[in-house]
Amino acid sequence: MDYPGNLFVVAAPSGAGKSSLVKALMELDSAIQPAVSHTTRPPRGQEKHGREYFFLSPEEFDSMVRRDSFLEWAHVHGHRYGTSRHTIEERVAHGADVILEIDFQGAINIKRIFANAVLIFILPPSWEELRSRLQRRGEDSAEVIELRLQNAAIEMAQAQKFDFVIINELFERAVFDLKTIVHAQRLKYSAQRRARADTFKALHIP
Ligand SMILES: Nc1nc2c(ncn2[C@@H]2O[C@H](COP(=O)(O)OP(=O)(O)O)[C@@H](O)[C@H]2O)c(=O)[nH]1
Ligand SMILES: Nc1ncnc2c1ncn2[C@@H]1O[C@H](COP(=O)(O)OP(=O)(O)O)[C@@H](O)[C@H]1O
Repeated sequence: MDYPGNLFVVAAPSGAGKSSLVKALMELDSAIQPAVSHTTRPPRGQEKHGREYFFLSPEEFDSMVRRDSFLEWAHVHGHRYGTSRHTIEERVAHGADVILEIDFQGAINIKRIFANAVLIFILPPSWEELRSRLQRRGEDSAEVIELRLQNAAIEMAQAQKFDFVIINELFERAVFDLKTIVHAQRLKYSAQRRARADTFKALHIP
């Protein structure tokens, strides 16, 4: 599907720092809009319905699946998460740059629909650091942390399918890398659009 805006998809194992990085990017770049996903996971301490996620009951999620309201959805860490069609299609059609924080399965599905989407994978500097970030975040039980670490091995094996990989060791450095990818993509697409417009003009195609 072709569209006027840019679509960025960020995936990472739990605790690698993707939410912190995306938040920092949005503070620096007001032109980029987040896509808020739907989930059956219960909210964490400070999370608000409609801000981090739309928190749904399993029945509400089922109903959205039946109505074909999701562009993609997946089972992740024992819960369901999905990107609504409405959120993405409307924004990209209006030329907005949208950033999605979703798991690797969702990222690969989005790339099938939007071939120009830029897939970015965030890696932690080490296993020890990943574990200690999950522990320091203090939002998940020891059991949930173990499950997320087990899944991290499967998730990290997918990094090679992504367009870019950022190692989030020094936070400021990783934000800079993310910002650079976003800017480079914008330049590339505006140059391509200009070249296409010039070609059409030269060929007298309206
Ligand atoms: N496929 C898919 N994955 C999602 C979506 N929203 C969130 N996720 C992923 O679900 C996983 C768990 O998210 P969350 O429970 O917020 O934990 P966190 O990764 O530790 O912040 C992460 O890999 C998210 O990127 C979505 O709409 N679709
Ligand atoms: N580069 C970094 N160095 C140290 N701590 C970090 C770094 N990036 C993120 N963190 C911390 O690690 C924890 C997990 O980050 P978070 O953004 O919630 O990860 P994710 O969204 O990938 O699950 C948070 O407490 C966050 O403040």
